[in-house]
Amino acid sequence: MGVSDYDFDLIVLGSGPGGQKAAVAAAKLGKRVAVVDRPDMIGGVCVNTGTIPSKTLREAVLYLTGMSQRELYGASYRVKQEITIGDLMSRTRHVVDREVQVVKAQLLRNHVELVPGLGRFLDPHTVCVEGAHRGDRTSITGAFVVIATGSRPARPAEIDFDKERVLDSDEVLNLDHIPSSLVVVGAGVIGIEYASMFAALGTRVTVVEQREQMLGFCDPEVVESLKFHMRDLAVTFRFGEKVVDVAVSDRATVTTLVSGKRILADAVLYSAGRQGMTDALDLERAGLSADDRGRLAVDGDYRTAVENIYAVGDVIGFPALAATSTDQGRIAAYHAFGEPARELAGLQPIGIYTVPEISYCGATEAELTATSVPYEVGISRYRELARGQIAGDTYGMLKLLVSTTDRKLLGVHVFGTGATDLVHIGQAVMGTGGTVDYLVDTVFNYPTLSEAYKVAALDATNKIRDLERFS
Ligand SMILES: Cc1cc2nc3c(=O)[nH]c(=O)nc-3n(C[C@H](O)[C@H](O)[C@H](O)COP(=O)(O)OP(=O)(O)OC[C@H]3O[C@@H](n4cnc5c(N)ncnc54)[C@H](O)[C@@H]3O)c2cc1C
Ligand SMILES: NC(=O)c1ccc[n+]([C@@H]2O[C@H](COP(=O)([O-])OP(=O)(O)OC[C@H]3O[C@@H](n4cnc5c(N)ncnc54)[C@H](O)[C@@H]3O)[C@@H](O)[C@H]2O)c1
Repeated sequence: MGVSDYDFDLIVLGSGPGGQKAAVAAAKLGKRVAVVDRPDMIGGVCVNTGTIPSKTLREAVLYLTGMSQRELYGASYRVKQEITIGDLMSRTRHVVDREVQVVKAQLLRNHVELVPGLGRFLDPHTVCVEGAHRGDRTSITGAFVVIATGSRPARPAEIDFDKERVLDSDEVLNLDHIPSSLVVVGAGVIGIEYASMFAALGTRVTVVEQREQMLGFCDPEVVESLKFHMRDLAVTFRFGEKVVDVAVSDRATVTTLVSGKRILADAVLYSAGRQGMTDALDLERAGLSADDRGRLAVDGDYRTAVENIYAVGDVIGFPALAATSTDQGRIAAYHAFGEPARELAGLQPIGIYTVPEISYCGATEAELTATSVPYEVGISRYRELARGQIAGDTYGMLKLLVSTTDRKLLGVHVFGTGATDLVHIGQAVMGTGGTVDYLVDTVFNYPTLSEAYKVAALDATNKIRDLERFS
């Protein structure tokens, strides 16, 4: 069959970040593209239940609680005394609705056909789409298929999720009140982000994590600072503890841990990992299979074991970020249609929207130490920056890791206001092979938080000079 004999050049399953960008990239190359998804999920988990609602909720929490202004106006400062779930959700709904419109408009103006429903394979080139109504079914064919069906919260079979008190991270957005106490099971990124948001709202939060630590891939100093701040907001951490049972009454929950501890709380939020959305895809008809967490294996170009089928986003597992899924989608489409593409895979930033936020890019101290790469540390504290004082952020810090052999920037770690944006300055310097001297020699706007780069760069170069003079 020639390419033009198919209904479409590309069929994309899923309209999350990976699917959208695969579709738009192919459309920009003049290809005929269809995107299959449920009408109420346009934009994917990212827009509807994941990234966008959680980040908007955080913004609403920061604004309404006046958290970031308390350094300036006192510990009792609040924008609103009684914050209701309605206050939080109205902002979230507004942003989600707008984002859905943006996604739809982008797809439609690129002449991408939206096919409503869920797709499953009939063969490697044919997808059957089941619509919302029984018997509402169409089959479409495509030269290439991109699977971008994402993930859903993993739910342990022994736990009774009831949509009211025992919730997963999708359902937390449907809470009808702000719980006075909350157990968060799993201290991954989702768990810690929600734990810090509820703590900022005044909820007494207990985090239960089976590992001995949290966010083990981040800089330990930064994680320590975050734990200190969260404890200050009355968060209790139970590391090295596993949940065995959650009992529910109409008024409360009791979470039992393997150690025998019992924790009484208004509600329980499970954030214990995610599962790839592949079980309804009839993968075997396409000649594919998923692993036990529903994930698909791909090569460096995001191609699966079947030549015309690609997979991107959460369905292929780590790093499972909206940030990375978009590039994966674009690269998969470019590869399918012979368009050159590359990605700077080694320089992917991590941004964690806790209160306060964390971000890093490049190497950690532990990685450099393990691989015997000599480096010097340069630190800047926000409280010594005029902008830090103006913004009322006295705890933030930026840390640079600089090679002592060639002065190249090896890593940047930021904790505090604007961390997830600031990190990109360091990323750009690293991506272009820049040295710490660029940051020393460059003039930064004053007063800004970006100035932290200059202060940290000077700190690192002063230390390097002292060492060189000694030798
Ligand atoms: C609470 C939370 C917070 C997050 N915060 C961040 C963050 O701050 N930054 C960040 O970068 N990432 C964040 N993420 C991760 C990010 O949301 C995901 O990595 C990203 O959404 C994955 O994109 P995707 O392309 O795989 O598709 P998804 O967004 O997962 O969407 C998949 C889509 O596929 C559709 N689908 C499923 N099966 C089928 C089928 N058979 N046929 C057709 N369509 C189908 C679904 O309906 C869905 O719309 C967060 C996730 C969660 C849950
Ligand atoms: N800011 C961001 O970039 C962002 C935000 C949210 C989510 N995400 C993405 O979403 C993905 C999923 O996040 P997640 O936090 O659900 O998963 P995760 O797998 O990262 O973390 C789950 C945690 O739960 C723990 N756990 C599992 N079962 C447990 C039990 N019974 N008792 C105690 N602890 C238990 C695990 O040890 C693990 O630390 C992440 O991989 C991340 O990429 C990213």
